[in-house]
Amino acid sequence: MFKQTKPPLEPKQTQASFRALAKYAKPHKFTFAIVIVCALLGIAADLFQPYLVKIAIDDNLMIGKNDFSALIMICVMYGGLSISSMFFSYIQNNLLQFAGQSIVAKIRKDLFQHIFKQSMSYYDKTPSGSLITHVSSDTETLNQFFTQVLLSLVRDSMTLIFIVVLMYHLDPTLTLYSMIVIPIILLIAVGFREYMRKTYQLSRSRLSQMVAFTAENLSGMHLIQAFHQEKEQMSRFMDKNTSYFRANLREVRTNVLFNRSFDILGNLSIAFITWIGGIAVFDKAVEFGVLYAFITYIRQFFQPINNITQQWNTLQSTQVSMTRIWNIFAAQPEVKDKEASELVPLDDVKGDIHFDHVHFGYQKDTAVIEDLQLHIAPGEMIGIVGTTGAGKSSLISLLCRFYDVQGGSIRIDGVDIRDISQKDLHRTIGLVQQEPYLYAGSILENVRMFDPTILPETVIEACKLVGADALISRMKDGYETRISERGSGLSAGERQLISFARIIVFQPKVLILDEATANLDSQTEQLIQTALHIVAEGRTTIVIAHRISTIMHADRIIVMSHGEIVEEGTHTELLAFQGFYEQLVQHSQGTQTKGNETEGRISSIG
Ligand SMILES: Nc1ncnc2c1ncn2[C@@H]1O[C@H](COP(=O)(O)OP(=O)(O)OP(=O)(O)O)[C@@H](O)[C@H]1O
Repeated sequence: MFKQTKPPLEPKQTQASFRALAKYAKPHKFTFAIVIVCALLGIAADLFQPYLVKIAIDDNLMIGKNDFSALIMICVMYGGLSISSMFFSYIQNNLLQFAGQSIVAKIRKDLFQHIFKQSMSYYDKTPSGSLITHVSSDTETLNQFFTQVLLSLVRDSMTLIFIVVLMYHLDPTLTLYSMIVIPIILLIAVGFREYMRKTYQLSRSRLSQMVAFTAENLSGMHLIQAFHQEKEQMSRFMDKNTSYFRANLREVRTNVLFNRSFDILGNLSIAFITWIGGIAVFDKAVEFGVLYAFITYIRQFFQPINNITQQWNTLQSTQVSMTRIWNIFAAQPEVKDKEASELVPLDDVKGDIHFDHVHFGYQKDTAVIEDLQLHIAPGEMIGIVGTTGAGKSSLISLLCRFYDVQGGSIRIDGVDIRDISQKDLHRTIGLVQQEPYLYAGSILENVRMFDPTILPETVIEACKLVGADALISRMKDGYETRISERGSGLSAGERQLISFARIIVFQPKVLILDEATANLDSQTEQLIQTALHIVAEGRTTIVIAHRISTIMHADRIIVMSHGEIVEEGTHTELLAFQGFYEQLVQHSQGTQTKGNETEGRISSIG
């Protein structure tokens, strides 16, 4: 089964994910360097402003110099510094946004690609809703890290250093008094850190649960409405919504408490320095302009500290998001291609399939397919029937290599499918699933699967062949008719015909049809039967049948029960055998009389 490192947030794991993030940031190092230079210049422009006022007070106003031209010069310089600060801030923000967005777009692309590579076992265990959250909102948190946290860390820590240097230059004693609060700040930061991290982790995981639940409900909407489950689902949603709401409130409360503690500390420090500094001014130990600049710097000193702490929560969520994203990256697909040199190319496929002593289970200790032997000759049409849970779909999943066999082998034209690239294998096998998946887009695009190299004429030809052309032409926009996600708006029969046309267009040598159980009207059913025979022509075809009419003319019918083949033969042979198949047929007819009226469904017993 797939390997996934254990979430969340061991320090080593966090370091590893930060290192991985640094790799993504590396190509943008020059941009970051320019950002740092701009930040430095911007800070210098900001911090020189109080110093100018101090010069105006101490070197002009307090000594009664009345030098107007010097005062005007100071005012002009003050204005120039403000404009420069704004200019550098504009440049640095733009560059940082560009770098942040580029990094996140790349991570998102790699993440999406990595998710695509995963085997089915991964999707069995990972709710799609949580993957949606990782691809969309967790990557967005990383963007915030670059555009807010990183900027704040760089700009605000540099501001702090500059302020301390300036304050020390103005008056070392007052500076030392101001630094009394530093240990208190550290104590508060460390005390809150762990609590805040847990708070963010909790709210992220509750959000992810809520998204997963919403996604699950949207895909199962038919069922919910059919079973009148709206109230129950609503109440389950409300539980999740409320717990997310509570986690969020807790997050906000912690945040406010944390930030306000710093505000209080800042104000207390100003009061303290005004008192100490005021006495020093009375004693003429400190100039008035120095005290003014000092108080301004202390106010400015707490601003970056407050900014950094404000970013603390984003840093916490970055940590959580990053670990979650890197956990996905750490998951290795269970089904992998061999090295290119070991792969056997699959040219000119005949379609000979051999299941050789196949053994498989989703869980290691529970076998779903046991020692299964089956040989299908090129061009043969095989029907598979059996009770619910007999292992029919699992057999098909193994042939498509959605999962790997745990014992024995499956061979196509004598080549073990593990020696074939998955690309070649999937080109060889055409799968029409029980619920043919259609994408939001036009019918044309759905048939050619968004491959522009397939011409519209080829699509129309294919649709004509399977008998779908007439019904598509009747639609308002013909082949350009847009269908919504999952093909809602089309009947089950229409969806099936479109998926048959796909087979004709892509020409796979092996066709697998997991027949839909939906009841079709007899006219559509006839249309599908005819289409199936056209599509199956010249292909090895395996049909998991739910209607006897679909497979009664198959070359061979395989009857499965509990992961084994219990009977095989033609429809007539199996009826004459009077075994399991005959019972299935009787069941499907809802009668105990034997006969050849075989129009019912055969998969619902077991
Ligand atoms: N993804 C999965 N994870 C775990 N167990 C699974 C999974 N898919 C199927 N199973 C189990 O494997 C067994 C065989 O299932 P499978 O879907 O192959 O049966 P089937 O014959 O196709 O049934 P049906 O006619 O109802 O579709 C069942 O017991 C089922 O519960």
